[in-house]
Amino acid sequence: MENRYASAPEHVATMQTAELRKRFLVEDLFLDGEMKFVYSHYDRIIMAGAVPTEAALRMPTPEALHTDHFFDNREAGIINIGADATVSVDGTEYTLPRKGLLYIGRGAKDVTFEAPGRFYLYSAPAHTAYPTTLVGPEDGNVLELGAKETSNERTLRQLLFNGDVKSCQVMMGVTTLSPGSMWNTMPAHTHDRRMESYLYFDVEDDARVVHLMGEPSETRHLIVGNEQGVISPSWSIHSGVGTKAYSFIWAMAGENQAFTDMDAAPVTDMR
Ligand SMILES: O=C(O)C(=O)C[C@H](O)C(=O)CO
Ligand SMILES: [Zn+2]
Repeated sequence: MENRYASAPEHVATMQTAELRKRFLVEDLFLDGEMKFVYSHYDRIIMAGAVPTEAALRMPTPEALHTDHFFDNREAGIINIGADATVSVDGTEYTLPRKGLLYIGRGAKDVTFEAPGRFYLYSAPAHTAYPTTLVGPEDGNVLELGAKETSNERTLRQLLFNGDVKSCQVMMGVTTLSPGSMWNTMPAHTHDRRMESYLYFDVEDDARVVHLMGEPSETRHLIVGNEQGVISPSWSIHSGVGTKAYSFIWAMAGENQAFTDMDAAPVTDMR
């Protein structure tokens, strides 16, 4: 498991491209036949990719957790960015459609992934056990945001968010840009109570997303390709503009589960 320590905002303001990418960009999360984990010390979240090929892929327990099973002290949301495929949790099979979510609660022991899925997992520590639950891609709360005039028209689906499916910390969903719109999360915001991770997908091979990060008064950027993730500290904006249409999975953990608890970063104040 890759380990990423937290950095202070004053330190990040001094970083150049390579160091910013090393600390905040998550490349190569999806490796054929493997499950790859990245541990961030921001709210102790884990981002992982699982790509089963011929054989089903059994979820390993990273040594650094010092537990018998991955879910002994944790919960996770898993979103399938591949074709519809099966995930089994302690002998129960779930068919996880593309862009659907499976919540796995604390206490699960044996998890396997099957082809042709490509599974993105976001996990956080959990204080109690909530039931493992499937959420369809069309379920959850839908927010229509932005406008064509500002090139930020997009559909945000809150798949795991304070609703029928309970979680201790993890909030998660998918945002898809409308044709012709390129900006996500602009105007930008921070939320000092929660960290957030992004996983960009459906980014065409010759396209990139210019992801903005940093304090609103000290912005930096990362150039992000398909199926790459970004770790966003609680004090950082997280916004992006694509050179072509794209989607992304956002996921949060921390002090609260209040989606609207955001500190606005007005465009005119950004530097
Ligand atoms: O398009 C958006 O706006 C988002 O997807 C915003 C994220 O969900 C977010 O930043 C939630 O705090
Ligand atoms: Zn946010």
